[in-house]
Amino acid sequence: SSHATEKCYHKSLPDFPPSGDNRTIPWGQPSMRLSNGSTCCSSLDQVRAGIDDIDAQLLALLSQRAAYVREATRFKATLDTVDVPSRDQEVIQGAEANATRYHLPQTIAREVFTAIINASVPFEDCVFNAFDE
Ligand SMILES: C=C(O[C@@H]1C=C(C(=O)O)C=C[C@H]1O)C(=O)O
Repeated sequence: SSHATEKCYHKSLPDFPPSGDNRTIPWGQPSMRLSNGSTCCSSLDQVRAGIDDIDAQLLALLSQRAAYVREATRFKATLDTVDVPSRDQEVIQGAEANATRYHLPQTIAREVFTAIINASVPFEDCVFNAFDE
């Protein structure tokens, strides 16, 4: 790609010499296209309002995902078989592999899905242990 920041979207981030820049802000040009057709952003407050809105959507989606994880527990006979490492790797590697088509940095996909799995397995252990006839 021609855009300079594209190198930050691949699974291995490039090595740069540490920047000693002290820039006049805002530098560069707003480069984010919103769904209403306008270009974002013109202040850090505007950026953070957008992030807060996305984070609320992420919480709602993570709640739905956790409900599926809780259901999955019903199909596990023993605590030892709650964690399925092969499936964990499939989820994490799948997220990294599909990141590019969403223009999501592969580093973010990998680290976030690793965190989701690392939180979901103990949650599922808890669900297994909490069950009483
Ligand atoms: C949900 C499951 O249980 C566990 C949790 C997973 C997840 O959060 O995606 C994946 C595999 C298992 O370690 C499953 O077996 O699919």
